[in-house]
Amino acid sequence: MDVHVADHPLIAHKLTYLRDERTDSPTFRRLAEELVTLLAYEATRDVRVEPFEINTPVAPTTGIKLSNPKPIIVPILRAGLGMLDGMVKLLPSAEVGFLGMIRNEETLEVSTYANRLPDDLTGRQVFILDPMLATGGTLVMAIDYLTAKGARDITAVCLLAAPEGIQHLEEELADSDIPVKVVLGTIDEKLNDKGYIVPGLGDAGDRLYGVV
Ligand SMILES: O=P(O)(O)OC[C@H]1O[C@H](OP(=O)(O)OP(=O)(O)O)[C@H](O)[C@@H]1O
Ligand SMILES: O=c1cc[nH]c(=O)[nH]1
Ligand SMILES: [Mg+2]
Repeated sequence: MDVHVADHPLIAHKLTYLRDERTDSPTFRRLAEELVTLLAYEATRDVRVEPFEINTPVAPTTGIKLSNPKPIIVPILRAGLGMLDGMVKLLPSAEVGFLGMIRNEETLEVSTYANRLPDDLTGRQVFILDPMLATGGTLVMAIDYLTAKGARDITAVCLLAAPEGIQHLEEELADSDIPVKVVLGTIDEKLNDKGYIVPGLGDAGDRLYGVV
């Protein structure tokens, strides 16, 4: 597993306001969108492209375009939806699939309640979006789900991660030959006894969309 932690003052600045409990939902949504756009720069470093010929007003030249099949972006509902627009802005021709997953607040076990994805992901580059990598249970299950459909090129983009979640993911993927890349805004200190990231930002879904 390849873990990349963003090291950029603009990302740290925006994360600070995202974390602040005084930040309201509209501002939180805007910051999540801006942050994913910055992280997408690293996440898409290996996006597949192919050359094609164009003419500038001055001369012919060779440019590049995204190869087919196009990448697929998979936000993990709910909170991952808050990152979708920012990612789609950078990859407008990508397809979008959806995975709805929820963590039981007491047991921290994850269950899948919705999915809308192609049956076959063979040969597709997949970008998973989820702001929080806490215990890692959700991301492990999402990666299992996508690899069962044939995905072999997976990048996860998360705003905050706990060291425990990264370790869990590393252990789960240790015997796998699937090259998963994880791009993170930052790594926080730890998880608390309720499975929340510390200092974190609270419940990302609730802060984006309200408490349900
Ligand atoms: O790493 P984990 O311990 O699995 O936790 C991370 C998950 O928890 C949150 O989702 P939540 O279950 O709160 O659903 P929501 O997005 O609908 O609020 C978050 O968006 C991740 O999907
Ligand atoms: O801190 C956390 C952990 C999991 N999910 C969240 O939304 N926040
Ligand atoms: Mg939540």
